[in-house]
Amino acid sequence: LTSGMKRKLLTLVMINDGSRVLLGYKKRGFGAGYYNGFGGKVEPGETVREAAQRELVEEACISAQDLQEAGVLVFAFDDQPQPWEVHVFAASSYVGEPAETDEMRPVWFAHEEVPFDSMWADDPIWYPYLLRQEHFRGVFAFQQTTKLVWNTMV
Ligand SMILES: Nc1nc(SCCc2ccccc2)c2[nH]cnc2n1
Repeated sequence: LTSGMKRKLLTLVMINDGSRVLLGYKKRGFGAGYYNGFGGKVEPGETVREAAQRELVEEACISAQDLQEAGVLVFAFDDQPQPWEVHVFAASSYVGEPAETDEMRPVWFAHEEVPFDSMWADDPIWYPYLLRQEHFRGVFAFQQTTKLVWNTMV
């Protein structure tokens, strides 16, 4: 968790139109069965921002126009040596129409109806900052990949 450690870079894009947030129901792979923003790994040779844009197109068939850095989340899993460093972006406008892909089914939720019981356990901790458009930074430790055991918003 210390700053010196090598971290796995990932992205997460949250589409927030001010009263609703667009989430994807993950149909397979990591986090299947959860609602989440759109994202994934940063590939060699691309910037974090380019990766965020790419994943949004691949997973929801839309392209964000005003991608803003919303926060950074560090996740330590007890069964993985490398912590994950997830760069979270927010956008309020996009080109195209959200469409279902084999990975994700896009669903709009009102801010007060975000389905936290079908999301990662850390999400209720940082979503309030996201929805208030305040930059956030948090560190979270998980055991057996899904049990949140410790966290701090720094
Ligand atoms: N909200 C949220 N997201 C993630 S992973 C996001 C990045 C990702 C990774 C792999 C595929 C697609 C997207 C989390 N991990 C632990 N808590 C978490 N909370």
